[in-house]
Amino acid sequence: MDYFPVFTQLHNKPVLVIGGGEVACRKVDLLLRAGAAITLISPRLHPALQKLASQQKLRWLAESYQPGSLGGYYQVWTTTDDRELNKRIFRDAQQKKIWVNAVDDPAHCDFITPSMIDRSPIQVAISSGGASPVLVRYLREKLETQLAQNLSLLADFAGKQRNRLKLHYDTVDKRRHFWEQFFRLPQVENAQSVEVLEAAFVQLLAQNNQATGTVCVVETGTDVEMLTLKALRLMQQAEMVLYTDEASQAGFIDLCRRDADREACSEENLLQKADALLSQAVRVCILVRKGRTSASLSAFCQQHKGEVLPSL
Ligand SMILES: C[C@@]1(CC(=O)O)c2cc3[nH]c(cc4nc(cc5[nH]c(cc(n2)[C@H]1CCC(=O)O)[C@@](C)(CC(=O)O)[C@@H]5CCC(=O)O)C(CC(=O)O)=C4CCC(=O)O)c(CCC(=O)O)c3CC(=O)O
Ligand SMILES: NC(=O)C1=CN([C@@H]2O[C@H](COP(=O)(O)OP(=O)(O)OC[C@H]3O[C@@H](n4cnc5c(N)ncnc54)[C@H](O)[C@@H]3O)[C@@H](O)[C@H]2O)C=CC1
Repeated sequence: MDYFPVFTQLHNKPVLVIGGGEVACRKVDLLLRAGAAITLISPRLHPALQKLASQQKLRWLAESYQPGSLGGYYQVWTTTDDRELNKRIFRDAQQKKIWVNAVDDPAHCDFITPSMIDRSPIQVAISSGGASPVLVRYLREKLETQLAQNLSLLADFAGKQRNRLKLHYDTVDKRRHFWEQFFRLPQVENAQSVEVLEAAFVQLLAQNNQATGTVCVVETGTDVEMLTLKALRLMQQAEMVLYTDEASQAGFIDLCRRDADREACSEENLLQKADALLSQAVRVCILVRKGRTSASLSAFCQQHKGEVLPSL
């Protein structure tokens, strides 16, 4: 990993932009959305930036860069048309331990700008580590068409209900389970209003008061790519993964939810183990080798409305 992705809090933080051309316009637009307190140093100013300065959305210092200009800033963006100057600013900022982005010069950046999809509070940032900004833009355009239009609404709603949910469920596992069910509800996927979300939320809470565990059996062959989408989804939902043969199933175990518990279990003990877990309302996924689902395991699954997903 060449760059480590983070989301930084810039609200009211003093940020310096050097240069006042077209590139500065783009950066200033993003920084304003993040609530930064922007100072811009440049002898000349693009009309759009002049407007922002006159509206006091940024502070403009109509001068050229001086080494003393950097004092007190949290972060610096240098966007001038003088590459040598941008490099010098990078070095000055490094000395002062201030993070700097020299536009279009990754060798002189402490951080680089990703391509962004802003559906606040959901943010998607994509980077190629400088390898291909145009490919990154292309990916962003593709993703934009695929992401639900109501993402902001969903995230806002969920954010506000987290404390309320804690009153109903006392463990992280139970709350996670609730949210996983909630976001899959068709009326939630299509929701356009808070009222629809609230109704779905209340209804699901009522249903879950009689919660039980679930069980599924996924048969593992030799190739994880042959898993069906359904098998993968169930593997991602399980809280406990029982597997019978670590050596041949390692790749499959890896694909289960990262924080699920994993336990080796002999084929003979599977039923007893799964039964105990179900009585504690746990979601169990059992990995058995191709063709090794016993008739009793299959019947157990059916009895608990679970599925056996044979290997392809
Ligand atoms: C390293 C980085 C440093 C930084 O600026 O932070 C950097 C570097 C360079 N960009 C160059 C050129 C172009 N950059 C774009 C577009 C974007 N560039 C952005 C980011 C970054 N660009 C950072 C790494 C991002 C990553 O890979 O993760 C995006 C994502 C965000 C943004 O800029 O806000 C934004 C897309 C936003 C969107 O639409 O979603 C286009 C296309 C266009 O404008 O449509 C072109 C022209 C086509 C071309 O030349 O490829 C050049 C060559 C300059 C030259 O040849 O003179 C360099 C220098 C070099 O590669 O050495
Ligand atoms: N416009 C674009 O979309 C792209 C621009 N670039 C590169 O990014 C750089 C900036 O591009 P633009 O914003 O279009 O240039 P621009 O020419 O519109 O703006 C440059 C700005 O730098 C300021 N400046 C120059 N010397 C300065 C100094 N000593 N102190 C403070 N400010 C100073 C100028 O006053 C001007 O406002 C250029 O190197 C360009 O090659 C790269 C890719 C795309």
